[in-house]
Amino acid sequence: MPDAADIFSSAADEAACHLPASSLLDAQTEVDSGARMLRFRLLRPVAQRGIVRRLALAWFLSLSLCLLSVGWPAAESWLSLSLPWQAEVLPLVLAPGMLLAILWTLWFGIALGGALALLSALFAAWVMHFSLPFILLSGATHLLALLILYLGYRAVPMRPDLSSGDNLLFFLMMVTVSATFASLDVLVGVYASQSGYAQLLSLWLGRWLGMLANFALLLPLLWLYGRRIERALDRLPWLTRRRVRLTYSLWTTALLLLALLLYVFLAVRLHGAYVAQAFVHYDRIGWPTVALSALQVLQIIHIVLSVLVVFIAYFFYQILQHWTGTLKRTASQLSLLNRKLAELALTDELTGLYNRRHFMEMARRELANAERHGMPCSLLLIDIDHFKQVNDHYGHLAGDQVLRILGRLLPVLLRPSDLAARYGGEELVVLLRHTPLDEALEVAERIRQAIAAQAYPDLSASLRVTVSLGVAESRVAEPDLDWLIERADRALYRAKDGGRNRIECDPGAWAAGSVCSGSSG
Ligand SMILES: Nc1nc2c(ncn2[C@@H]2O[C@H](COP(=O)(O)OP(=O)(O)OP(=O)(O)O)[C@@H](O)[C@H]2O)c(=O)[nH]1
Repeated sequence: MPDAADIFSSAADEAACHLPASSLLDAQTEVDSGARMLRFRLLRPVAQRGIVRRLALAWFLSLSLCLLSVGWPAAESWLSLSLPWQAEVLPLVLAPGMLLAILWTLWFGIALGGALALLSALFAAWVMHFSLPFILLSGATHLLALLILYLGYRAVPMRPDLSSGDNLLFFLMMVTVSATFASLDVLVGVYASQSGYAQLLSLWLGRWLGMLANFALLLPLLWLYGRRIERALDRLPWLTRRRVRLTYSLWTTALLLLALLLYVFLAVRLHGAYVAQAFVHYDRIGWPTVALSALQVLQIIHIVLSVLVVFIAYFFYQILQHWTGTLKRTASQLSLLNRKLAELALTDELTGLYNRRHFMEMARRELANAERHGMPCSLLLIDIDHFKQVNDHYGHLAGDQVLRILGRLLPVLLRPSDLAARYGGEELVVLLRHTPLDEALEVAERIRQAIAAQAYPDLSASLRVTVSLGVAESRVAEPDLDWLIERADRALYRAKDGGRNRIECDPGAWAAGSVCSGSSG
């Protein structure tokens, strides 16, 4: 007989097979994300479908559009729209290439989207004759802006299709932060140049607002076509992948925090440097101007910082929701697994009755209980007649189906307090609580008749199965389960020898040859 550990581990294996791998709470657990990623490795075998070629063509077309949209206006020097702001002019910098880059990033991953943003930013800075460090800085900040957007969408399962208020809010938050990071190059330039803060600050604000205006242009597009694009991509699961590891969200959050800290650090240094310089020149520009300018810079920094704080709060709220949702799902899958394990450890999978191990445990306890209260118990051993022929004639699966049906039929014929189990192969066992032999024989007869009358229309209209039963009553003075089974087994042999489809009992306290044998009707 297998020991409990064997049974439990095989039950666990079996239960785990029925559950998806994601139900196990570990670092490998995969969860949905908002943004998609191109499945580069899967593309080769399906390249012949032509979709990959069309995708490559679309990307190069997007790149050409990006370069054209930044190169031409930059060369003509009308890349920005001028907006009056206090004593300055805010140049709203337009970067239409970023729009395409965002779309590629959200639906095909950072590699394709980021490359578009990087190349068009480098190209724009080059066309405008910026210095090499600034060209590189501009490229890096644009890439960072997209990376922030992408990471945010990868960490939270918020779809970029604006089909709900939450989606819209998340999109607005993400593009605000993304615009902030895309304008970091000017911010860094402001800090590095140490002069002309007021003009450079207006340039930075112009860049920031320009980026926001750019992103706002995406709203109608996502609103109208976002869901359609999502559905189309859902139909091509080999093209993009949406699921990420749970740990990814953790790293993403840490990275985002790092980027935000970088921004705060730069902004605070900038403000400090500006105020310090204003203080140095206070005798020339006068205290009121110093205080006003310091306040203006502080104002801008605070506006941006408060936007970022709101974003962080919302972002963490989303991540928290996502994680608690995932944990809840995992917990319920685990409890399902536990229930299944417990079930598998106690029951026989085919018949749904208790398994032999559990039956023996329960029956031993029951016999001891019955002895203490001086109550009788009876045991029925039920064996299907000529079951080999059923298997041979109708097939093993049909044999299984017969066992399954008998497993369902048996509890219907018993009291809820009785114990029914599959003893082995085509043999079933029942312990009747508080039941003397004469009553047990009545139950046995009821079972014999019900099984003989049971039809199996799904297998064959003519198929009928009979059983032979051996019955024994436990002796109060001798409540040994093995001995009780042994006596029932001997009676069962006699029933088989007597022609099958009949009941024999171990007479026990009864006189041999008394009412102890049932007919085949
Ligand atoms: N389909 C199916 N058959 C089983 C299962 N367990 C045992 N058996 C079959 O039950 C048959 C038992 O055969 P035997 O022990 O020769 O007994 P029998 O044919 O029922 O004949 P008697 O018991 O003498 O009436 C064998 O063919 C086993 O393969 C099972 O889980 N599913």
